[in-house]
Amino acid sequence: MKYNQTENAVVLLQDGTIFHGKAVGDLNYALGEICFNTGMTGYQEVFTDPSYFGQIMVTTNAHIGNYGTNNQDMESSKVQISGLVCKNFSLNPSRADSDLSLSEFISQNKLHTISDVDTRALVRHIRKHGAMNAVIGKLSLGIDFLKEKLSAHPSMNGLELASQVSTKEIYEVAVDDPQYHVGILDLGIKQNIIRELKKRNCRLTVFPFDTKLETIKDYKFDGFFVSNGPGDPSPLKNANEIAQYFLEIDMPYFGICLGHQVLAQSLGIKTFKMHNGHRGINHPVQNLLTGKDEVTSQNHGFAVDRESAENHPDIELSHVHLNDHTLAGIRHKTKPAFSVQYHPEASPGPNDAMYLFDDFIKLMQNA
Ligand SMILES: NC(=O)CC[C@H](N)C(=O)O
Repeated sequence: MKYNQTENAVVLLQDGTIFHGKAVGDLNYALGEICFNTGMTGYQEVFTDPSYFGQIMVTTNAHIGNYGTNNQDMESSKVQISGLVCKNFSLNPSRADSDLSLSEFISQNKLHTISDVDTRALVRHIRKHGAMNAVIGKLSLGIDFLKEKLSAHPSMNGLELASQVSTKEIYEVAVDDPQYHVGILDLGIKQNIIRELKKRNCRLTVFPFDTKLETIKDYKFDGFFVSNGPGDPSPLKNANEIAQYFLEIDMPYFGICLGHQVLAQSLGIKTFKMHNGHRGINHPVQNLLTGKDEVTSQNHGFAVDRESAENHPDIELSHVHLNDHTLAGIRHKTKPAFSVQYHPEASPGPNDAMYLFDDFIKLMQNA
């Protein structure tokens, strides 16, 4: 098993702090905004989730790789995170249907990785000082070289990244017994959203992030979905215009994460960059419409401003995050439109919020 861990490497943060570790495989250097995910499982889905594009991810679980990787657990066609920081690998995956060990997966996907880092200290540092850019790299490249690369790297604040992960062409997804036609604006869609819509007999037409409204208007849909995706929602003017149009014509609308932020923005509600994002698979959320709590999968660094949503005459808050009381979902009072900040499609994570896909189907049935 290839697992070269002999070279010294560093995590260098934008505030100058350095954490030491070992280069894994072919690590050269990689840049991104550093973030941490607290899930104890689901690493492969996270690495391949396009919403993570541009992020260096720290895994808080001390061991990673315990169950290897499997071709069916991809959330997109490739690894999307810019780099990985971890403590230890488990070198002997234990899972009957694992295709590769994590170290093989890392080298096949050329994922820049550093291990043997004191990830607990690193996470405490980021929690205290907030999201910031970082570089991971071999120490032999020199700290000055890494610093120079890091200072030239753009801030996540204001950064448009959907263009880096969205489909380049419009495509169709067929199902055996289509009941609904759903249009999807792909800002970086996860495969499990497509699977969940297919399970509910939706045939899909998926559009690139920059498709002109005029083109989309030529199609007939029963509902419109705006996906998750990376980067800051504020530069997504085209997506806002599309959401506004579907609201105007009373089209059922469902948005997840970035698609939630787009719905809010299209109504004039503000979004903001969080001190630290929510990334993990055990985030408690309360559904304010039913009073029920759900444990959710989350991955976001921006959020919709709760006060700005509360003051909007046409919006009701449907969900709140129970750890910090940030806004987790909204519903339009008079239009068939709703969205959530978290990930009902799970993958990874619990299935408590799958009912939201059924709610979307009901909106289309009633329309
Ligand atoms: N999962 C997502 O869609 C993330 C949305 C957005 N990029 C954020 O970080 O808040």
